[in-house]
Amino acid sequence: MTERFDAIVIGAGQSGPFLAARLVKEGRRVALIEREHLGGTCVNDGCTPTKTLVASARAAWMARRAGEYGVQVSTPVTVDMRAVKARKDRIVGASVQSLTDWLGGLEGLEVIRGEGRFVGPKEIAVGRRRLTAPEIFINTGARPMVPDWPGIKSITYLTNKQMVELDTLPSHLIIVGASYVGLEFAQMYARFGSKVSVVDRGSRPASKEDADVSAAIRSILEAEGVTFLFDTEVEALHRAGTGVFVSLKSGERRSSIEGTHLLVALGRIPNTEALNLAATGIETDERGFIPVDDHLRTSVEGIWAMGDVNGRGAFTHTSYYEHEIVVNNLLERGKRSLAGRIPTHALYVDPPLGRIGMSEAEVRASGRNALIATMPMSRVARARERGETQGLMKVLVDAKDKTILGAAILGINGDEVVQSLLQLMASGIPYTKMVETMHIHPTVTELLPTLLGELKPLK
Ligand SMILES: Cc1cc2nc3c(=O)[nH]c(=O)nc-3n(C[C@H](O)[C@H](O)[C@H](O)COP(=O)(O)OP(=O)(O)OC[C@H]3O[C@@H](n4cnc5c(N)ncnc54)[C@H](O)[C@@H]3O)c2cc1C
Ligand SMILES: NC(=O)c1ccc[n+]([C@@H]2O[C@H](COP(=O)([O-])OP(=O)(O)OC[C@H]3O[C@@H](n4cnc5c(N)ncnc54)[C@H](O)[C@@H]3O)[C@@H](O)[C@H]2O)c1
Repeated sequence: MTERFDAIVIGAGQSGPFLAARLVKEGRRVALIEREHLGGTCVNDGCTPTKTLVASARAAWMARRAGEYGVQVSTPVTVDMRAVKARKDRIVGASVQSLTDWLGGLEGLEVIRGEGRFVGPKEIAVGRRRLTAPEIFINTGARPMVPDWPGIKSITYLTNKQMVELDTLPSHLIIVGASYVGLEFAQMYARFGSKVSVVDRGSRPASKEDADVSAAIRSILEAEGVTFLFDTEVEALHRAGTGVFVSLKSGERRSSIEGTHLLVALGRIPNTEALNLAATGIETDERGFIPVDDHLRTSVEGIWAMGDVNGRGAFTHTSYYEHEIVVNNLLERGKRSLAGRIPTHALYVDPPLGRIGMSEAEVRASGRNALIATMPMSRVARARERGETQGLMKVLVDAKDKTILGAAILGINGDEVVQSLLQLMASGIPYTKMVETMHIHPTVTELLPTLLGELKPLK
């Protein structure tokens, strides 16, 4: 027998649970289907565990540098990886538990454990159960992409999922992919005490960022002992004892590298295959993402897709924001849409990179008449006082109406500081207002008016 609900949410990632909670608050009867862990990638093997581990790695790094601050710590500083993992497990466990308790206590919501699969236009199978609802919301996220390299099946490799479960220190960690996942783990494990080598087929780390930002990230990580091999691809993998031997190709040049562990960090693919979307008439794009309009509606009426699975964003905040758009459109008769969303993200190397709006390369490509200013973090008093002067700040503004077009802050608290520029940008307030505003000393933000005071035409 098919069970009727008012709404069905497939996947308990970073938008599904919040949407489900809002729907039951409106009196609807909702089924939330999850095949693995509540909270999805972010809570279980993404943001929460990695940022917890980044914090442990920073503690190790600061302990080693303690002498620079006149503080004596007995050396050598050692890291207890079991204790590091136990701390991570406690923090992740508490988040999952609070989500479980919260969802479990919502009247009108049934959390169903299992894999959801369409068996008809509005009918979903979970194990033996059959469910139907007039409104269905897909929030099934994405998973690591692992290429079919020759020899991959003969070795043991890690993705972010297994990396956050390690409780031993790799003596040589090889990472393929020098972007978000690869860079955060690279610095973290270098700080824990591993030898770290990073391979990427591109020519610089975080290649979607401007070249000067990439160069600064590279020098921060290299100064901590990370080795980069750019313009290099994996040709084959072989088992070497308990470790891995990687054959590499760089143009015509062949080389190899041997390590104890291999992390594959090459981007993510959407979780759409198991959904059997053909049964409902939704066609995915060539990369497997579910196309949606600016209101998160799929091509089938009454079915929405939010989060990484729609290919419109790949962050927790983009997924969460999308549930807000759906709530606004569906329950509040609002007009919020993806069209007005300002791109924002952070990269949690230490110091972090905070980014909003357009990069310099994007502004140049747009042909806009713009102004630009950059400043090394060494000019920021707060950074000098803290002994952390790596990085730079960059801002771009529209030459005509003086509004902010984009900014990058790679430096202490860059992920937080950049968001004061985000507020100006979202409000359409000219940068001159910030220049005229008194800020608190000594902070990183107090240097933003100085930075903005140094704007020059973008040539
Ligand atoms: C290592 C790492 C670190 C990250 N750090 C950050 C960060 O610091 N900040 C940030 O903003 N983003 C970060 N991200 C990205 C962030 O984790 C994702 O963008 C975010 O989790 C996307 O959430 P989502 O809502 O799309 O779904 P997900 O969180 O991926 O959840 C989808 C859920 O759907 C379930 N599911 C899938 N298919 C089915 C099915 N057929 N039936 C039932 N259930 C199903 C899955 O089990 C999963 O629980 C990180 C990612 C990684 C990998
Ligand atoms: N701080 C954060 O918010 C955060 C942290 C981690 C992950 N994430 C999310 O996770 C997603 C995935 O991140 P990611 O770092 O895995 O992927 P990515 O898509 O950002 O980068 C993939 C990297 O792998 C390289 N590459 C691809 N194929 C290759 C090959 N065959 N050989 C060598 N190099 C190759 C690319 O040049 C690129 O540098 C991101 O889109 C991001 O949204 C976010």
